[in-house]
Amino acid sequence: MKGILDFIKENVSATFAREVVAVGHRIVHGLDLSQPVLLTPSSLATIKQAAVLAPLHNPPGLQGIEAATEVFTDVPQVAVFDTAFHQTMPPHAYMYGLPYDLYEKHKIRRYGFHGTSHKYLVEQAAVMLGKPASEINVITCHLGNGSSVAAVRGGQCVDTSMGLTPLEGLLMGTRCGDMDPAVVLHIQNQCGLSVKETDTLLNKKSGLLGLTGSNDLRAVIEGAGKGEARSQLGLDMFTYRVRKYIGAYTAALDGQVDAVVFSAGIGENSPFIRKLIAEPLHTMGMQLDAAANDKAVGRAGVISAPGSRVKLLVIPTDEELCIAEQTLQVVKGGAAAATGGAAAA
Ligand SMILES: Nc1ncnc2c1ncn2[C@@H]1O[C@H](COP(=O)(O)OP(=O)(O)O)[C@@H](O)[C@H]1O
Ligand SMILES: CC(=O)OP(=O)(O)O
Ligand SMILES: [Mg+2]
Repeated sequence: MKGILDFIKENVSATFAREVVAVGHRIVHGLDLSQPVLLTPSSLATIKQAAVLAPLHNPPGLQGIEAATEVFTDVPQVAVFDTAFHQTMPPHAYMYGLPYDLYEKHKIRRYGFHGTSHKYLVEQAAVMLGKPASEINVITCHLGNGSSVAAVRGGQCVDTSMGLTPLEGLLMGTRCGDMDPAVVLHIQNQCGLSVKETDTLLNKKSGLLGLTGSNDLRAVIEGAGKGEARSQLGLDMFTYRVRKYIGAYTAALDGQVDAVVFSAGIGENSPFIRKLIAEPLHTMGMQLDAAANDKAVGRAGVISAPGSRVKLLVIPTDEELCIAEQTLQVVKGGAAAATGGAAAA
């Protein structure tokens, strides 16, 4: 909290602070709350309650709210949730195969995250494809420290790889992603781990970190290049899972995919990883253009060959811009908002 406070105080000039009309916060989990809301004691209580389901994200999010409230005393604070874009998932995608009671009484279901990013990627993909978002089917791959894939039909999310929490799905920097739930029971029984210890193991000590010793994919790539077997395994697992989800979501979209989008730290910056993911998919109509792929680093680009049935796109995400826009919409009571003017914390 002190760190965030100091950062704001050091980096926000008094002149800028006077011009701020609202502060938007990225909040990963809000349980039932998914549309952007003004922060009130009641919405704050829900975000606190949801912290157990997003242990890596909601606590720092709450610290950001506390710090921003202290600095920007008189402006509205708005929460924009990662889950919003995924609300259109049908029940067959968001339900778990558990007793129905758990859904009714405890809201145990898949929520999905990185929604602000996936929504932005769909909107930008529509521009690049020259069609309205409502007419495109895309698979968006947000590949960063946390990674997720979304299947989008006619501009709306129909499935995504993260679930009740941001632990499900792809192999991530420090998170395990998909696995047999019995593994949890087994390690608790065999290794005597408590619930809290298991939570730490799965969220903070697993994924690339647990397998290779580093959560930074750049270090993993370097290690694999030097012939380190564990790094090669981490690299193979990371790229294999992304490919598996692209295959699964192609099926979820009945084989009708206009584009696959790569984004976030890894997706935007690593032609090498995109190549490992996309090259084997050429038989699914996804043909990578090696030269275009190498050029699209940190900027948008079409990286598929001209004849490719499915376009492959690189799009730098911009969650902060989307949060600022949605924050303005909330404070202006839903009026269409221009960009700028709100600070996204
Ligand atoms: N050139 C690159 N090659 C491979 N991985 C990269 C490259 N640049 C950044 N990354 C990866 O991107 C990750 C950070 O992605 P980012 O989207 O910023 O993460 P966060 O989820 O923290 O917002 C880093 O952990 C790093 O592994
Ligand atoms: C939800 C999530 O995984 O977010 P991040 O990528 O910022 O860790
Ligand atoms: Mg990020």
